[in-house]
Amino acid sequence: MERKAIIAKCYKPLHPEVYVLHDSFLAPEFLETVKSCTSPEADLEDLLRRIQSVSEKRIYRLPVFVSEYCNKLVEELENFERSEMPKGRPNTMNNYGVLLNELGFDETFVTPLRERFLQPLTSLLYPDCGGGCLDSHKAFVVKYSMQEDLDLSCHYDNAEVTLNVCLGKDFTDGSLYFSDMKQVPDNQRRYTEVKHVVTQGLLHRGQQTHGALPISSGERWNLIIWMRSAAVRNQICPMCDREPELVQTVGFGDGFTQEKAANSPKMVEVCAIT
Ligand SMILES: O=C(O)CCC(=O)C(=O)O
Ligand SMILES: [Fe+2]
Repeated sequence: MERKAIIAKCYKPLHPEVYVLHDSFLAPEFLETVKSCTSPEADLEDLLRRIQSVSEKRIYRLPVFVSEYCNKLVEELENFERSEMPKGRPNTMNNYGVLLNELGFDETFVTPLRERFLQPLTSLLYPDCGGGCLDSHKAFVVKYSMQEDLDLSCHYDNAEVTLNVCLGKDFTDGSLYFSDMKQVPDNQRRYTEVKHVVTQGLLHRGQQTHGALPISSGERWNLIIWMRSAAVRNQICPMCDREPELVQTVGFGDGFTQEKAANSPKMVEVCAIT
């Protein structure tokens, strides 16, 4: 919160417009797909004709942004990196990149993107994992370069559903690899490699184990949105598989709420391992 307050007061954005979601940032095919998912006749079959299924693991590829937006967003984040502002790091695994909440992207960009554009898709794709009742997120941009992080080891996300969009810049290698749901023992896991395509996103379940292979040249910047459903995680913490013990916090925290104790009417099944 302290960093966020300092940034709000002292940081001068290079491209202030990138902070406020506008339809023109989004790929026309993405807008079309979202529109079809919000119609009363929307169904999974129709959605699956519009997006690419990259494996039987329920991982999907879809165009998300136009390239002009990706370029501007990366320029904005580079400008922030060069500034003297205090910087938090995306998560315990990525040492380089930016926490978008600290820069003020949540209210005007990530929340509307999640609510208006992503949830119509995730409700059809992942209803069993809280895809229809996502109510918070943690969003960040990860950066890989030859002098910084090169790769990311295998992990699962603190998320019910994750969107990972490649923003650029130029790079070689650095593909993602996906294995099974985290409940599958290590020695039985099978891996699928998935290439990044600039402007395109991958949707996957947070509990699907995955990692990133090393880049071998250039710089890779990806926007990651860990989307969360309190109705799912209030029952069982996706990180430790135990009943959560909550402490009060500000903002989204880790996406839990206190409703569960009162037998939340929003109870949903937690992810299956298929
Ligand atoms: O490097 C990537 O694109 C994946 C990052 C990721 O999986 C994560 O931050 O959770
Ligand atoms: Fe991840």
